[in-house]
Amino acid sequence: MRILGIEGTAWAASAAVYERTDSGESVVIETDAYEPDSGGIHPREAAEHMREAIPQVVERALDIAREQAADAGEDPDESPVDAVAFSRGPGLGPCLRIVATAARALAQRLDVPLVGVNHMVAHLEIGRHRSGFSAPVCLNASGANAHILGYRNGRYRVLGETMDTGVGNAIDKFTRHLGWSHPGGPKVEKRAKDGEYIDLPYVVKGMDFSFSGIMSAAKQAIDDGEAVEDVCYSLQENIFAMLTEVAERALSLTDADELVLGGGVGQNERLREMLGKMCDQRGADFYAPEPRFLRDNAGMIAVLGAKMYDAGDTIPIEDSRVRPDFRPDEVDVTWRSDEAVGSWGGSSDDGTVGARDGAGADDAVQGAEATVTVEDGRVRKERQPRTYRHPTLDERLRTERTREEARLTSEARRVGVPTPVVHDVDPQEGVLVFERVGERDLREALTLDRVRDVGRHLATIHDAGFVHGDPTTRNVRVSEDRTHLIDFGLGYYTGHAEDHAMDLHVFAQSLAGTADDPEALRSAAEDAYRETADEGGAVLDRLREIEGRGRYQ
Ligand SMILES: C[C@@H](O)[C@H](NC(=O)OP(=O)(O)OC[C@H]1O[C@@H](n2cnc3c(N)ncnc32)[C@H](O)[C@@H]1O)C(=O)O
Ligand SMILES: Nc1ncnc2c1ncn2[C@@H]1O[C@H](COP(=O)(O)OP(=O)(O)OP(=O)(O)O)[C@@H](O)[C@H]1O
Ligand SMILES: [Fe+2]
Repeated sequence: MRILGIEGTAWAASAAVYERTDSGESVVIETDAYEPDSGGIHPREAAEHMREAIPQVVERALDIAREQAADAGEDPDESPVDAVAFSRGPGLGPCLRIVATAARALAQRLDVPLVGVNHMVAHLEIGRHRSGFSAPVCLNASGANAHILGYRNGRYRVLGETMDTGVGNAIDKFTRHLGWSHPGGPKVEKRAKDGEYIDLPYVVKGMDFSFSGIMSAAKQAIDDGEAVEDVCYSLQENIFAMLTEVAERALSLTDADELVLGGGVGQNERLREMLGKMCDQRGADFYAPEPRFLRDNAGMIAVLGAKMYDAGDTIPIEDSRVRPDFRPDEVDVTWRSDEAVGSWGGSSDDGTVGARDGAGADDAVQGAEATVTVEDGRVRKERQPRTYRHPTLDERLRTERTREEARLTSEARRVGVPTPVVHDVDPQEGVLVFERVGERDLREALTLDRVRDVGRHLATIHDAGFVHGDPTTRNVRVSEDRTHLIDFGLGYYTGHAEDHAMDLHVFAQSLAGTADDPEALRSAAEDAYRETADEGGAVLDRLREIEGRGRYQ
């Protein structure tokens, strides 16, 4: 079987041939990169580049396919490929349209089916394909995107993502401030080698994150005369630690023990080192494809195209319009349909709880960032050092979060939200001792009444001037008659509707990740929130805005 793939979402005019025979498989990639003279990627110039380069790379790939067909003794009058796969989106509209036009023309000329591939799903599938992992969590770190995905019920679910720009674009904007040419990522990596650590913002909300604060601070640091290598070094340390932390949270939430990396920023050695260390520390397997499959390339389009073709997932020409905002969670994953429904959550059907149920018995529970042990009705929570992070950053995060967790857990109790009593706190050691509350985690026992409680509790703390920061279904403990909030380590004081809405967004995402029918639960939580919070209506409006935000900037 042979598939021709075409990629051209932004900078890479690329075509590739994926061949699978009885003796194995091969991928040959032909790429012509667009390099802007100055500034970042210009959509018009990029499209101009596609117009010239796509026909050439496609012809080169076709020649390769013809040679392979001849070597295999196939009829030269037959098409040398079984299908043409192309990147449908996300990406720059003008570029996508040129690629799609070329793909349609080629499919018609060769009289073979057309396959429309989601570029972001291709970024993650190439890692799954090459690693042979069955059910990994996937971190896509590319120019225009940054998200963490897990597979459940026939779709890739976005467990967390950037709330503003993609990770590569954030770095590229910083290097434009320095007057460096595009792309900036590799240059920052080089300069970072001689740098020392300086303090910069670090923003993680549940499994979401944002780069705007750290990027402005990095530019400001340059303007204030900090050494360029120190800023580059610290920028990498913080940004990649944020991505690694959310990847760890996603592994913990989904009980997965495999992680794959995708996207152009994945070429960065420091990012790969951090992810590798994190996985080592928690006993998970990590895989990053080789660089030619990380940066934009048609090889990944051809490989996923082949899986989709095998599954009969082809599209008629008239339905092949491009989709500049195509999200990975909109794709029906037809090529994994033979797999089990896909579950995560660690509970068995009868409601009994597995090893990860939480602090039910006298044993240790490994959370996303801490180890929790129960003794005599008390819970000891210890944030151990994370070796992937810079020691200064690691200490700062552990101390700050431990201190905030103690403070906000007590503050929430004072305003009437059930939380554990804090018996002891040692921020330096990252240790807290709490009262043990609830019988199980909410994710094991989701009901409408309980999610309503969560909606009301969030409204109450918001009205008291702070947010939880990570209200997932694992951070709520339930018993017959009570719903407790725990784990306030990412909380902070704020009166902004945006921050309040983010709490609701994190909760909704975790419902989508842990419940089979999240919609009813989600509306129940939102209704209860609206009725209770002073500014409930305004916060829910903001939530809708956050959810609708185009993130491909
Ligand atoms: C929609 C699509 O067009 C887009 N593609 C894209 O962004 O190209 P990609 O090849 O995946 O990533 C390019 C980004 O990857 C960064 N990059 C490349 N090498 C890097 C390195 N060694 N360290 C950090 N960043 C690096 C570049 O600075 C640039 O921002 C996407 O996947 O989001
Ligand atoms: N006070 C408590 N009473 C009962 N169980 C608790 C308590 N604190 C923590 N646990 C249990 O331990 C688990 C991990 O705790 P916690 O969420 O605070 O740690 P974490 O490492 O931040 O985990 P995550 O980020 O996955 O939420 C919880 O899901 C819960 O089951
Ligand atoms: Fe990409």
